[in-house]
Amino acid sequence: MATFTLHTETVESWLILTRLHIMLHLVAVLLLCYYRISHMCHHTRVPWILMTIAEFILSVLWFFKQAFRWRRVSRTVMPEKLPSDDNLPGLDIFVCTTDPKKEPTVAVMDTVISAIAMDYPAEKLAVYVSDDGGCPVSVYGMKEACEFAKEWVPFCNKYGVKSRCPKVFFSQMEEDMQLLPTYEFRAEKEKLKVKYNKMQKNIEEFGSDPKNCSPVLDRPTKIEIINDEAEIPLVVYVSRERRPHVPHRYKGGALNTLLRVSGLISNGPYVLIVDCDMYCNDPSSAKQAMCFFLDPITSKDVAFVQFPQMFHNLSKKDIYDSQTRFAFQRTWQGMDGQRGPGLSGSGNYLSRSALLFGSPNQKDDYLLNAQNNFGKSNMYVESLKAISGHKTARKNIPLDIILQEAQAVASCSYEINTNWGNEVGFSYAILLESTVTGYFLHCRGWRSTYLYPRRPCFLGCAPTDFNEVIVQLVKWSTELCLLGFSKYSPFIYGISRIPIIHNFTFCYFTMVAQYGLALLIYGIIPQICFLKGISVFPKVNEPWFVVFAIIYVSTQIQYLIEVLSSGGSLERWWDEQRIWWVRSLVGNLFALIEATKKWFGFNKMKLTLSNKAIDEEKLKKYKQGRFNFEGATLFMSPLIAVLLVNIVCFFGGLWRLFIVKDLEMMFGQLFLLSYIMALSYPILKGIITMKSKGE
Ligand SMILES: O=c1ccn([C@@H]2O[C@H](COP(=O)(O)OP(=O)(O)O[C@H]3O[C@H](CO)[C@@H](O)[C@H](O)[C@H]3O)[C@@H](O)[C@H]2O)c(=O)[nH]1
Ligand SMILES: [Mn+2]
Repeated sequence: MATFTLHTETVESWLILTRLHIMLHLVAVLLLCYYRISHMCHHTRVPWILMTIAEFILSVLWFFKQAFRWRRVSRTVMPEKLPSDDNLPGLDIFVCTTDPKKEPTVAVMDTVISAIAMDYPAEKLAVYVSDDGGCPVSVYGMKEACEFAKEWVPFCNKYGVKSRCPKVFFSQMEEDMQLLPTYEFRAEKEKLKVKYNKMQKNIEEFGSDPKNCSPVLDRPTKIEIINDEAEIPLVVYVSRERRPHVPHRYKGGALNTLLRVSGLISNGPYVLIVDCDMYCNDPSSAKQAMCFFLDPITSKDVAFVQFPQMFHNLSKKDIYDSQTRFAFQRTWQGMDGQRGPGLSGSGNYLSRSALLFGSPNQKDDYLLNAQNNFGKSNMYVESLKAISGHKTARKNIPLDIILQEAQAVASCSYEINTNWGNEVGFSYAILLESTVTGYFLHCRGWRSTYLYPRRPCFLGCAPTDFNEVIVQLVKWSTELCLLGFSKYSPFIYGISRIPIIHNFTFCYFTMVAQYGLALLIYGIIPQICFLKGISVFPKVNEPWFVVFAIIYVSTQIQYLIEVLSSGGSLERWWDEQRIWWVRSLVGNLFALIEATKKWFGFNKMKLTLSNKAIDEEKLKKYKQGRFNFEGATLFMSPLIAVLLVNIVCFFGGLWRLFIVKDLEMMFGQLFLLSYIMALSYPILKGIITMKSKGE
């Protein structure tokens, strides 16, 4: 354990065992590759070559994945040792929203209110909402939200409320710890609840008019200060200019605009980014994050502090693994043991200077060439000097002049001939702005840290049907695959800039899409060969069989230990394998197709927005743990094909086996087929009920 002034770092205690396991497994994997190549000519060519390709891909992926296990750390913080409130730095919170139909304004306002109510000095805090839809309902909602917050924040402070997202507070049964259920408290709570309901009703009513809630795709900039009274933080609405013929760069573009607009207005040295569905569930997260930014040792090169993305709408069974347990428990902690986790887009505190000034000691070079890097606004460049430490006390510029300048920096032509999206701000290299920006920050020598406190700090909305799950996965996997084949690939660009093991983690991300190909081969070839009596695995009594057995058993046991040690159950272990297999096959296969299309320019670069509106019908099925394939016909096709091949070959092959009696030759395949059949049983059930209902 390493102790710093404001935080501690603990390395996983099983480190030696883990590394030993990696080494042993590696030997088995190498033997397997050797076996495939050395036995090439004894066997039927085509299936053997295909199996070799599949296993090679899986082996390489396995190899890079071990980087996440190499040195896993966890951290704790000591916020009580932070300087007093007067000495804390400014913090700007960015909330992004786009489309009220997929992102209901009422829910977005819950997020906004929870951000306003952050436990941080109000005069140091500012909340910015970027509205990429430019919808009147968002402005209206924010005004209502601010009115409510003016009573809500004092109430939370007075009683030390922890759940500062009003929706959560009013729906849970007084379990909010340490609250005194006094008469006064109850009365105030009831009064606020009435106000809250009224606010929701008003917003819904206003939004029911289609002209108030339809995104406008051709519009001028609109920036409005919604609150500047001192009792709650500054609240600003920003809808950047949008023109149909100018690329708007999705969330990355929105964040860069916010960086500039907020730079002119409040210019906090740190920013927090939350998606519009990710409300702040623990008001102390800002102070927790400051423990890294203000620590005398780590403050020098920490670019961001990432919190896990967790979700409020998960069911116990979570059949789609929407919580992405592996990513947020293992992956990020593993990267944290190297130079830090990737940026996951929401629930992350970033240092403004890290985003703007290249590497940890490059500030001055960037400012020398300010206009080329940051654009023509002199007022904005002045604000940068304040951030970089060249403190020029801000002259008292009248608010209307500032807002006028803010209009200019939010226009869609402002970034032309500048370094925005390139070396400055959030990157536009791929549409997955978060991951790629985090990657570039690491390339430039910054670190990041991961904090996984017991109480989730941010809670969002996870997809709850098959279609949504796959859409999201395809979106991520496609973009990562494109990064892998670009000039910024970790194999060529990252390799000379990021320490080797850390770089392996990025290699893994950009290669995930290849799972699609490997699993497709594994889902079809051994099956057809089983039917035809061609063996693709060693005989069960041959020594080589042991290699395969070891790899399978070792993987399963390691996985089981991981699930159990992170609080999961045996059932979870089994369920996760199923959805891992399905997601990896379907999502990545489509990602490969999509990436190829984008690579050759057949497909427009576009990004689908995840749905956050709750559909009761879908939610019900999800809560019952029933697969819901509605609207996913296209995505289902490879899955159904593989399952059909499996079933036909399983029974046909058994029949053949019964006649020919070559079990020792076919054992490996029989096992694989049975395993897939057992694993996919609930999916078959889902498909059959869907068909029988004629859906
Ligand atoms: O043109 C756009 C599109 C999206 N967004 C906002 O970006 C956020 C994330 O979009 P969403 O479709 O919900 O993405 P998810 O797939 O749920 O999000 C994951 O993946 C994104 C990368 O594409 C990250 O930015 C997110 O933080 C991460 O949670 C939302 O608040 C959107 O309103 C914009 O502001 N402008
Ligand atoms: Mn989301």
